[in-house]
Amino acid sequence: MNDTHRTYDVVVIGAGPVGENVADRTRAAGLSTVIVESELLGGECSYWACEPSKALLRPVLSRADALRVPGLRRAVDRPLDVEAVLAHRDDIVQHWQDDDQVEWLESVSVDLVRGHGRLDGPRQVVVSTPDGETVRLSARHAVAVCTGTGPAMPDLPGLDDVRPWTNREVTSADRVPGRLAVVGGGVVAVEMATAWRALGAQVTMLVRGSGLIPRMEPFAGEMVADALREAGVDLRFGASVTSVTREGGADGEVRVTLADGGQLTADEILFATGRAPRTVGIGLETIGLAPGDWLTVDDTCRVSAVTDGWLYAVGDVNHRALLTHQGKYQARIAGAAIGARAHGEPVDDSKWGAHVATADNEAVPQVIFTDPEVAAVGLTTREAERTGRRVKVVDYDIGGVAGAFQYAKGYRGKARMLVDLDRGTVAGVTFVGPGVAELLHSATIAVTTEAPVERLWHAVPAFPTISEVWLRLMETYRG
Ligand SMILES: Cc1cc2nc3c(=O)[nH]c(=O)nc-3n(C[C@H](O)[C@H](O)[C@H](O)COP(=O)(O)OP(=O)(O)OC[C@H]3O[C@@H](n4cnc5c(N)ncnc54)[C@H](O)[C@@H]3O)c2cc1C
Ligand SMILES: NC(=O)c1ccc[n+]([C@@H]2O[C@H](COP(=O)([O-])OP(=O)(O)OC[C@H]3O[C@@H](n4cnc5c(N)ncnc54)[C@H](O)[C@@H]3O)[C@@H](O)[C@H]2O)c1
Repeated sequence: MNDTHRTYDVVVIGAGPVGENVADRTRAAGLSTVIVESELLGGECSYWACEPSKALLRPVLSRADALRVPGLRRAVDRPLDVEAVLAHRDDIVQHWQDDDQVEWLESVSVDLVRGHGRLDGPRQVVVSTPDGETVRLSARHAVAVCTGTGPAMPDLPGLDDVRPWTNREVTSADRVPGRLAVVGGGVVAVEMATAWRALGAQVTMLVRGSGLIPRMEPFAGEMVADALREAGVDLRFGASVTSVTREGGADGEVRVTLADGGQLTADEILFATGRAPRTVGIGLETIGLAPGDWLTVDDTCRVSAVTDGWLYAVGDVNHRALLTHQGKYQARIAGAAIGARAHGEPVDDSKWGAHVATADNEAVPQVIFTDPEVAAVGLTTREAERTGRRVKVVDYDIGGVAGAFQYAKGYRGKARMLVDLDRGTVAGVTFVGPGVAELLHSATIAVTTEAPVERLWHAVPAFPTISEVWLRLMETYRG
């Protein structure tokens, strides 16, 4: 067994979208960088999360949009071509091969070590490679942990024997299950229920709480719930799963028992019950941290509990915002901070400074690709109440905007803007409706720049676009 030792300025563990971006930024800062990856370069997002899920949803949402356009309905009112949708998904995930990502990594001069990485004391990383070798890596300046998350599964006896679906199976399945039970009412649950229902599965959602996508404004969850029901999804609230078994061998059906004694049978069961950090088995105990915990960081993404400031945790694993775009933003910030510290340059950690991920605290955008789409940034009404921000809540029915009449017959949508009454700025925006995803960045710019609402009055939306909802929100606010 070979044991090699190399020294770099920066060692990155995990080559998901976030680790790749940290490495890119530290290289751009002139630091030698190596990245360690145990599976595929591109991470969960590229192969079993964002990319395949959106590839499945794109035809579903396009068809739903087309069905609402007079003159198109007859042309598209037929089932989706399942084979073509799954083939498109396979192309988008590059057939679960990472050759293109390897090529890109080479083009930015970042070294790659394939294998499982773990910390082994301060600034030291040990990699066990697939062919049984050990590679020891020392970092002169920083180690960045970018190991992401895996599915958080409930503690149900015998669950493994049932072969439950997680995000991996639900995004990579090569056939449509006849009956799919979905446990959870969060983002993965609503998106995947939307996709697989449209692809032909009978979908039953088992939701523990009383509403869907609970981190969003309640009207968003209500509108998505109505639409899922209209699409034929059996939506059950207050449904807690107490046991799951698979009857009659590997191909047998799944039997689910609920806390109220109710029962359900399905062909597959998806657990979309949140995420757990991949921090077990990465040597955290060798530097005095607890395996299995999220890694708490400061705004430069430096792990707060580690002395000397050499350890960074970026992306999902720090639990600031479990979103690819936000993790990549943190990566740009952390990469710049690592560079500045390594070169002895000043670190700008003032609010919105070059080396702090301020947007994580103020303006996290998210689009949920259901029909209707949900797009939100900044505060919700509940968060404003919780944090004691004085806000005016301004609502508008998007269906009343000329651009919406053009977009779809019988357009149903709602917008909410929160105006911070002390600052005179927009603190949060939520749009729900077909085609609102691309509207979100306008709201993100408004929240991030803290543009005065009085100035936004002069930002004129083009006629007839759905963006005219901004004008209506402003008019409603001004009275
Ligand atoms: C079904 C689903 C859909 C989603 N859709 C969206 C979406 O539309 N938009 C969005 O913004 N977000 C979406 N997300 C969230 C998004 O996937 C994550 O925020 C994103 O993947 C986080 O990136 P990351 O690089 O931090 O972690 P990951 O993508 O999880 O990457 C971590 C990498 O580290 C590697 N690794 C872990 N441990 C080790 C180790 N010890 N040694 C070496 N390598 C290791 C892993 O193999 C992996 O490649 C979705 C999530 C799910 C589950
Ligand atoms: N379009 C997007 O931006 C997108 C899409 C998918 C996922 N994501 C990200 O991925 C992350 C993970 O998504 P998710 O849907 O897995 O998590 P989530 O936190 O959004 O939802 C998890 C749901 O599962 C429920 N739950 C938890 N434990 C349960 C149990 N034992 N029994 C029944 N219900 C239980 C919770 O109450 C919650 O409603 C999210 O934070 C999201 O940001 C983003």
